[in-house]
Amino acid sequence: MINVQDLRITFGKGTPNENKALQGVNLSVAEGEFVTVIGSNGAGKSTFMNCLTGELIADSGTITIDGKDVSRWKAARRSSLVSRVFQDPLAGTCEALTIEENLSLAHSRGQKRGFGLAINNNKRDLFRERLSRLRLGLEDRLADKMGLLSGGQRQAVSLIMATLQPTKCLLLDEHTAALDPRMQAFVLELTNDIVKETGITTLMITHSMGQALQFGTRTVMLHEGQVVLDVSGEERSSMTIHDLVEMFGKVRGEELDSDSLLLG
Ligand SMILES: Nc1ncnc2c1ncn2[C@@H]1O[C@H](COP(=O)(O)OP(=O)(O)OP(=O)(O)O)[C@@H](O)[C@H]1O
Repeated sequence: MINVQDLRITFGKGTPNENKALQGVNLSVAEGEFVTVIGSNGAGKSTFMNCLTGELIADSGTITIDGKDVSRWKAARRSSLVSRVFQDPLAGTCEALTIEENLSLAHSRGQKRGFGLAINNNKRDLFRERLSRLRLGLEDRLADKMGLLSGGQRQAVSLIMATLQPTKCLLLDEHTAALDPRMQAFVLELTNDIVKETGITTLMITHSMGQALQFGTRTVMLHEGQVVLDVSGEERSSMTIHDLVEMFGKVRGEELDSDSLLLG
């Protein structure tokens, strides 16, 4: 489903701040796989996701999604293939619009501009049905402004929005990091349910090694702009957090403590 070959990007080329953020990322993700992505601060995780969504165009390398070479496609063109939920609950939704208007915009993704906010009863029924699955009572608050919702409620709605239209891949960029532990658990379970139900190919960045092993079917680790670890199957299912830290240390030839990886 996703095939990334030798992806490279350097920020501030030729300046004293030159930063080789991606240094040859190679990754193939099969349809329906749920990959958790870990790595220390600055490893290149968000940059990699930005390249997948088209918010950044890599200097070199190729990205194929669903058999299409999207390497040079802008974000808008990729939007029917890729949807994303950000870390910041404010980033993916518009707080000045109502819940149903936000959902309506997500529903019209990939369609002509201008039709996004048009809402009819069919759409409203669909939105109510999707929201009711959250069991947060939001199906009765369609006309409330998005800005009234808590961070966790917004992330839950963002997940519904990301999967409202058929899409090929779901990219989750630390989407529970800003939430309290209870809401974090709720949004992660919701994520798991949606991924299972839709079978959507998913990449989830997390700073929690616990979440990285608990969720998904495969874990990859980025370090200094490269994939340095890739575990799945039995190897992964029998793995503990401690094993994962140790493997990372081995790959890097470094002694690492839990602080450097922000374990959770
Ligand atoms: N637009 C940009 N301009 C310049 N440098 C950037 C830009 N975006 C990212 N970087 C740098 O690229 C490197 C990789 O950043 P990135 O945000 O991808 O890391 P990350 O693995 O997501 O880290 P974190 O876990 O801290 O979010 C960092 O050194 C960062 O400062």
